[in-house]
Amino acid sequence: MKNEMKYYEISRDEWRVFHGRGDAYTGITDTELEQIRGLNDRISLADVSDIYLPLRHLIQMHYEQYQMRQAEKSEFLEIKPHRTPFIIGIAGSVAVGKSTTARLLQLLLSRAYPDKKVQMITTDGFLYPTATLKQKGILDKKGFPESYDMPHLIQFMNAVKNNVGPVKAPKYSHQIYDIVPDEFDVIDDPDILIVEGINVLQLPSTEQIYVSDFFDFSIYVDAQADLIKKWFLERFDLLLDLAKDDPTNYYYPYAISDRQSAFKMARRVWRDINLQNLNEYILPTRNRADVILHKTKHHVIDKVFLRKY
Ligand SMILES: Nc1ncnc2c1ncn2[C@@H]1O[C@H](COP(=O)(O)OP(=O)(O)O)[C@@H](O)[C@H]1O
Ligand SMILES: CC(C)(COP(=O)(O)O)[C@@H](O)C(=O)NCCC(=O)O
Repeated sequence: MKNEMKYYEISRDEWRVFHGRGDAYTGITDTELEQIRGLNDRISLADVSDIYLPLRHLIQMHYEQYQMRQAEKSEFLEIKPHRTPFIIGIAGSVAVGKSTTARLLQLLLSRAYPDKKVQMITTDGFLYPTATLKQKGILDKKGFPESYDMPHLIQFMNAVKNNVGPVKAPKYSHQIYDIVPDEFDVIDDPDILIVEGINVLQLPSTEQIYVSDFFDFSIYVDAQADLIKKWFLERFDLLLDLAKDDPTNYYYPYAISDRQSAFKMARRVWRDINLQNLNEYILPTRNRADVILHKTKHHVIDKVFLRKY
């Protein structure tokens, strides 16, 4: 294990043994494995046991300490104990695998705590709708800090953390490449909430309070830009396949035209939008995460960085 300034650098082989002891932490059942396969049949089950089970163990430790601290605070203030959701943030580039990681963690945590409610949202839903981006002249800045309705996102986080009742999160669809009108995810009194998005560790200058102020644990999914570009293009290919029979799909015109020119457009989008966003606004947030999951080829995680303090 390397001992860098702010993080322990832990190789996969070292990390895989940290899955903890005791019933709550051990192994993974066949049902769990089946559910994970259903979620993404390309996800490596070796990653689940070598990487995600120790990660779950670490999160469980933090969660349990968090609950104790909250109870002590109520005791100190002589108020009735009340539940406040434990919030996990997941950051990283477009197409690095944040939502796949988030869904997997949601499943693993639900299994560890069958009596608890574990919910998940993506901050994509807080992008301004395409019409507003056009109005503001920033359609080619989608994903950049100015393309998000940050006051709305902060208001949402505040409402969830204060347990004010059901809170609506707007929904984004890659299929229509826009916010879905009148559709929401309802976050209702979760014990654990996972918030995934490229911007979750950013410190926008327009806000007094940051999304990350609400986090009790944070993860950054990391990889070399060239690999992420490859995953972005693979996902683009998949999106075209899904679009080819659906004229309402944003990708339909690309899906029915020549793939070579569609890919040329996608490579341009990567270079001019997503890569720039990664370098200017996403990568600089990496060192705020509690844990950095470092991926190599085929999404295999080779190293984990754990923040020391
Ligand atoms: N662990 C993994 N194994 C295999 N494929 C993965 C893995 N994680 C993500 N992918 C694939 O990589 C692409 C990007 O992942 P996604 O979760 O959509 O990224 P993000 O939410 O960061 O944009 C998708 O096509 C997804 O299926
Ligand atoms: C909606 C997004 C900002 C968020 O990305 P995600 O990490 O969910 O893939 C991104 O997918 C996006 O649309 N970027 C703009 C350029 C493009 O990829 O089309």
